[in-house]
Amino acid sequence: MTQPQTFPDVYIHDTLQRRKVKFEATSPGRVGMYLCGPTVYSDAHVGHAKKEVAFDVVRRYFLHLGYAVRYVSNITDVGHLQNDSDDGEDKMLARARLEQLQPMEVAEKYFWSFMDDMGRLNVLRPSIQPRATGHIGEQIALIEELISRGHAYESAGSVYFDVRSWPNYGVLSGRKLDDQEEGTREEVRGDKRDARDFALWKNAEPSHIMRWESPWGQGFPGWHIECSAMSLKYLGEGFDIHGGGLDLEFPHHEAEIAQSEAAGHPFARYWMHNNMLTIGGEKMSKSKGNFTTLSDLYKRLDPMVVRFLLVGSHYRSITEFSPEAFVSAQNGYRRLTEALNEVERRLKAGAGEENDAALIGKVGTHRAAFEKAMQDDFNTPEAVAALFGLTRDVNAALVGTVGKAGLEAAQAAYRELGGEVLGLFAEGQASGEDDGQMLDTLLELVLQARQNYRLNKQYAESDALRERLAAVGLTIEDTKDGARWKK
Ligand SMILES: Nc1ncnc2c1ncn2[C@@H]1O[C@H](COP(=O)(O)OP(=O)(O)OP(=O)(O)O)[C@@H](O)[C@H]1O
Ligand SMILES: [Zn+2]
Repeated sequence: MTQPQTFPDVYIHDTLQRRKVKFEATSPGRVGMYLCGPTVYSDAHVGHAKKEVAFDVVRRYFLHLGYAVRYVSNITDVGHLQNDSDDGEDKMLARARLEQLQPMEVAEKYFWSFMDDMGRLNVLRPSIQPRATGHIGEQIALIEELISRGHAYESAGSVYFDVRSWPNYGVLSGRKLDDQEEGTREEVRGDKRDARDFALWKNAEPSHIMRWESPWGQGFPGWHIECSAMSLKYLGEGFDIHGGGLDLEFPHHEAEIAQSEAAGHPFARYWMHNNMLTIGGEKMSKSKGNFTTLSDLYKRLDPMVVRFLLVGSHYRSITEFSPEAFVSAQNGYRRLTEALNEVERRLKAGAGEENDAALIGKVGTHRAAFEKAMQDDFNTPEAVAALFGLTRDVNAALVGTVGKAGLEAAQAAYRELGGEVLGLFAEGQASGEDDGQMLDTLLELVLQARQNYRLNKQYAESDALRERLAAVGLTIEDTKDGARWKK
């Protein structure tokens, strides 16, 4: 009989319960995650990268533990209005006007630039990446359920969620309806019954070109409803983890919970929020204009250094974006990759049998520290500290003689923990592959030079080249097909 697979305990800081709780998967061995994705109307900035990397690491860690993960992250291409609430122009339309493009051209352009930027950061592609405009039917169906249960009402071709009908509204953010009334008393505008009611569907003005048929006339969905409709469609009721930026906790996530549960669909069981990337202490944001796009940053910095900087602070901590932080990330990243490269170079060169028990023991200790950190609410700074601990011991061992077993243990730790879990070594990077290729090219050139000497009968120069290569362990063999080198 096969034993059911067991998984180590993972503790998650759940925003809903406001504490760390033990993660229990809804179906054994499987994790369903939903992450609020980008509104694709402009280039991604470093703040977006903090969020994407934070949840990519969560996903990668579950994969590392042996879970099957379904990772759904949406693309908002309609309904996100400029002031994040229920009025202002649609962000997509405003951009379309500015760039003289169709809204769907804007969506396409910035969707792909987002994918490229995140790909270079080694963020895994979502299992499903649903677009709001592709799920209008699902959103309308959910709104109809809300109306029939008395939690939403139609008014002048728009539909609003009735917050007064749902006492649980505020459960995530801890905001009480009456406090909100005090704090945000505003005129009840136009067609809403209460200023805090939020739009599920908006009637389209004649000039609004993104419009769909609905039971309430032509219009477009509100921003919040897409995430409920699409997460429930692809992950099912009571799915495991919902993530997003802390700035989305209210009203976006509060609205997602209310409209899903009021429609009779139990929603996400754990809520995770990443903190903000700041610049001069202020949130980096498109609307504030204080942003650096990833594509600009990559002109100056290796994307892996950007990723290293991001995992160097905890997802629930603020990350300050500063030149000093990048210099230190660059140095730290180099320390790891240099050690890994040296380990892999020696393995390639062919290491023998040695007594590596001490090094292997230390690698085990650092591995355990890494796992412990990750199981404690994905504590990546401590996990990185474990990799530095590993590097210290590996470097000390590399000064002497290390055998194959010791090198392989170190390599596996770097590749699995730094590479697969933290995503720090993109393909071909720090693998020694690049170095290997460069070495091949250089040796080709050297062989050619030697061949030229021989053709010119400059045998002394040709022999000198061979001797210098021999001194670093590279032998030139003259075969009938020409010269070859071997290590
Ligand atoms: N500085 C930041 N740090 C961390 N996460 C961020 C940051 N800025 C945006 N995000 C996250 O990225 C996602 C998309 O955000 P959004 O498109 O609203 O970006 P934005 O720059 O804040 O735009 P705007 O200023 O127009 O609201 C959200 O989940 C949000 O929490
Ligand atoms: Zn969302």
